[in-house]
Amino acid sequence: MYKVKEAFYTLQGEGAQAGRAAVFCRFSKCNLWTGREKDRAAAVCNFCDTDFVGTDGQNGGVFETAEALADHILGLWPDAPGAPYVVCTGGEPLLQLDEPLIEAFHKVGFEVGVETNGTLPAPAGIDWLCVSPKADAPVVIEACDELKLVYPQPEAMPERFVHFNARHLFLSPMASPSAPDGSTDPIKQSNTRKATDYCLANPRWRLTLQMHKIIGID
Ligand SMILES: C[S@@+](CC[C@H](N)C(=O)[O-])C[C@H]1O[C@@H](n2cnc3c(N)ncnc32)[C@H](O)[C@@H]1O
Ligand SMILES: Nc1nc2[nH]cc(C(=O)O)c2c(=O)[nH]1
Ligand code: SF4
Ligand SMILES: [Mg+2]
Repeated sequence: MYKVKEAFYTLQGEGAQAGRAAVFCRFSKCNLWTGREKDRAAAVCNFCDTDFVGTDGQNGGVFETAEALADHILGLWPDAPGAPYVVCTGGEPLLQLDEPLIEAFHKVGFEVGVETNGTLPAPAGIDWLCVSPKADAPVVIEACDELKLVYPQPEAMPERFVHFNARHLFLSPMASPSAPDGSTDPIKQSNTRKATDYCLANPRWRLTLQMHKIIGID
């Protein structure tokens, strides 16, 4: 059984695949935060920008089989040429994503991307793996396509990950709901300047912005 908060067709907004059309499949639940505001301050991950509680979002629901979920996601892909791409996110997708679901996605033609906090083992068959470490939570995944570190995190500074086995190293400015001007636009946030300065001083790291927030799409 798979619990999905929401699913939607959009452009990947972050990392090396930014700009690519994808169906996002947002799984319910996370192992580093309950998703309830009253628990945020005490959570391991306390800056999350996402509602992943329950199954009541757009195209969300409970799916009894991998095939049923893969068919549901396929229904959100347009009838047009181009390689179908699904991004499994959450919440923490590796609480639920298993090999049968990856196989079911492949069977209906999807490439499978995953956005994970890296604290749980990844099943075989993922086509694009993005690891985004959180605070002092131990990362158990040993290799990935991109490491996308939200910056700054005092307990997870880039120096800890510079030798990680990743094809790409990205810094993503932490979006803070408490920006002085109340803005959620990454361009206007002070963490964007901090991440920019870090990348200028440490050219192994590349800057990525949450493009979807800038252009106002999901
Ligand atoms: C909501 S998380 C879900 C996937 C997984 N639990 C994880 O943390 O990678 C999706 C992406 O959003 C990023 N993210 C969450 N909150 C953010 C924030 N306040 N600012 C910037 N990126 C954020 C995460 O680091 C991750 O790369
Ligand atoms: N457009 C868009 N791109 C994204 N990349 C990672 C996201 C996520 O929440 O996992 C995300 C998201 O929520 N929307
Ligand atoms: S690990 Fe990911 S889903 Fe969980 S609270 Fe942090 S950013 Fe949100
Ligand atoms: Mg997001």
